[in-house]
Amino acid sequence: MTARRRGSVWVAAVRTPVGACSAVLLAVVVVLAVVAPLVWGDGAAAIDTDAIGQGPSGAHPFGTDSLGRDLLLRTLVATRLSIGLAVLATAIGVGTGVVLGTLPSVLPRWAGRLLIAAVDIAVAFPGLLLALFFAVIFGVGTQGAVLAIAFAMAPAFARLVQTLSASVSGRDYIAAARIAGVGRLRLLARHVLPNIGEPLVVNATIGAGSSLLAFAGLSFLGIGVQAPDYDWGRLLREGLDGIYVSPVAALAPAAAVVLAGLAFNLVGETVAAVVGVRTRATRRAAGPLPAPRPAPGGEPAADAVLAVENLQVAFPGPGGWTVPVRGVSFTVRAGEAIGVVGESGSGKSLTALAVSRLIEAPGVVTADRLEFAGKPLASATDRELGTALAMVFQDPMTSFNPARRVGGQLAEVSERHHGLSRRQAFARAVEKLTAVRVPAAARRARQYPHEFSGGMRQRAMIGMGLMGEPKLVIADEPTTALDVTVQRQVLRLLARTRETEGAAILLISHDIAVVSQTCDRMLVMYAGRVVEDLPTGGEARHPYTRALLATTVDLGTDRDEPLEVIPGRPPAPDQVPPGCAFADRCPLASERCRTEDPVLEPAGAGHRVACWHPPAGVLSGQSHEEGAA
Ligand SMILES: Nc1ncnc2c1ncn2[C@@H]1O[C@H](COP(=O)(O)OP(=O)(O)OP(=O)(O)O)[C@@H](O)[C@H]1O
Repeated sequence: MTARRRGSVWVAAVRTPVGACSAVLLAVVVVLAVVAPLVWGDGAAAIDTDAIGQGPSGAHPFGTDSLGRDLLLRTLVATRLSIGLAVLATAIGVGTGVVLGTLPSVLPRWAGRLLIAAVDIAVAFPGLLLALFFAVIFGVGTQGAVLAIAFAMAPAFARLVQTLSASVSGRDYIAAARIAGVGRLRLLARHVLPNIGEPLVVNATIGAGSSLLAFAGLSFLGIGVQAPDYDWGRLLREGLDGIYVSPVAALAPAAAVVLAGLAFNLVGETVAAVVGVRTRATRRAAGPLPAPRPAPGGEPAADAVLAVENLQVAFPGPGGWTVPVRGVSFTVRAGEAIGVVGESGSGKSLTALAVSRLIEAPGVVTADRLEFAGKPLASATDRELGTALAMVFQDPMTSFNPARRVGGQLAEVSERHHGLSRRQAFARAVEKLTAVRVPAAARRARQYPHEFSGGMRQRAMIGMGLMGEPKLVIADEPTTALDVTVQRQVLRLLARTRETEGAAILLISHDIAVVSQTCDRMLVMYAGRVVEDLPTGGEARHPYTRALLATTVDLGTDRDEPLEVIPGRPPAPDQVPPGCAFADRCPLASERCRTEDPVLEPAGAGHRVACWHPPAGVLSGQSHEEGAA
């Protein structure tokens, strides 16, 4: 994120009610801490024997103390010491916590474990009890209180750092750095700490509010700041001594503690909001959504399960909107199997996610028509979607909850949507696992996802889709992670689901051979657009489809000939050229292709193509492999 963008996010956060309150309170506290001792320092120290222990008056709005000193001025002047000590204690506490939390990853294993155990024990003690314990160790006084509060808060921060580090240490970039031989310390400093910085800052800000209260508590108990210095805790104690004579004497320091504590906590909330809603603010900053190009309308077929017209998926970015899906139109009819092919990044998965209502904010989905089972998708209830639309993802390990048994996860669909009892739903889950050929289904249903093989998990995922009455199964690269034999089983299972359940299939794959074997029609996507929609056995007209078909390798490919490749790369979604996105890689491209984007137009029965110069000559949309089979 650029500095300018970061700045605009903060401005947006400060405009919210919580952000505005926190900014005002923090500004007041900081200004008072800097200015009050300079302006009112002498007045607050001035002893007036004629005004000892007075109640509120025009001259002394909060009264005076036992030496006739003005309590309002003393409260204002005490801001610097109270805030300064709280911030210092927090800084030491957070620093110690970060060191304690990160040491286990650089120490030898046994020492690290010992440290973790010590931190765990320390966390179990109440913070104030620890502070009192350390106050006794470090001695009564300001220095002792700072160290006591700092060390009392350190274990909680150490624990937080350990948890946050553990959450990032499993990421691929950490593994990659490890494999590249990056040392532990460097790994920590370069890869772990920068990635846990934001939540740490948020917690530290909120922690400053707590240490302010803790400091006031220690001073109130007489083991914090000592005379002649004074902070809000000491003023509170003195005020409380005379509470029956002048009740307002305790009010000024009490209000100051509450307001400053509130300021810290609200600042923490605002920082958390900025960290959390950065994307929403980015969306506002990205400006209005780009208008999709008008698409030729027309009513979808009467038996259409899914009707998509001019679908656009956009994401806000630092330089404006990125539109990885740019006006996709297609129809899936009841029981039909359609394959979506295209190179990586062509928008296949986003199209599938958009039609399953799975694009999350800040992503924005728009369409002239997006209907599922004859109804606008936006108005379909969760129950309708949950039972009529099944999703099969590439990696079923991430689609199943690893902590729950497979049968229970399948049964949940029927418990929620069909109102079945737990026992009935489980019986149905076993039945569906049997239907998808999971051996010993009753036993397997009681196992966890990690106890299943990859192919079995994928079949169980299809079984989960069958728990409802699926009208459409969307399978996004369902066989990519599987070996060829298991791949065939899964494809056969999808085909059987189509036969037995009458479900339509939308199969996304980068493998044109897989699509040819399974589907009736094939949508070819390039740079966020459908460039050709053709029957799988039909003649490919778009140069891109022809190039894709030509690159297909199978057992019949002549190994003496060099493999076909498509030169160049597809454009990134934010760098799509004005004309045909394929023009730069197309041998037939003309000047028109570089300036005018071709529209997807009918090119025969059940065939549409978006090309200004569709080549003639037969190149079957059936893969070589299928042709050979
Ligand atoms: N959340 C996102 N924010 C911004 N861009 C995104 C987001 N998700 C995907 N994209 C971009 O959208 C483009 C299309 O992504 P998509 O996953 O649909 O491609 P795909 O055709 O399914 O590719 P693959 O075969 O690799 O899965 C990619 O360039 C990707 O970087």
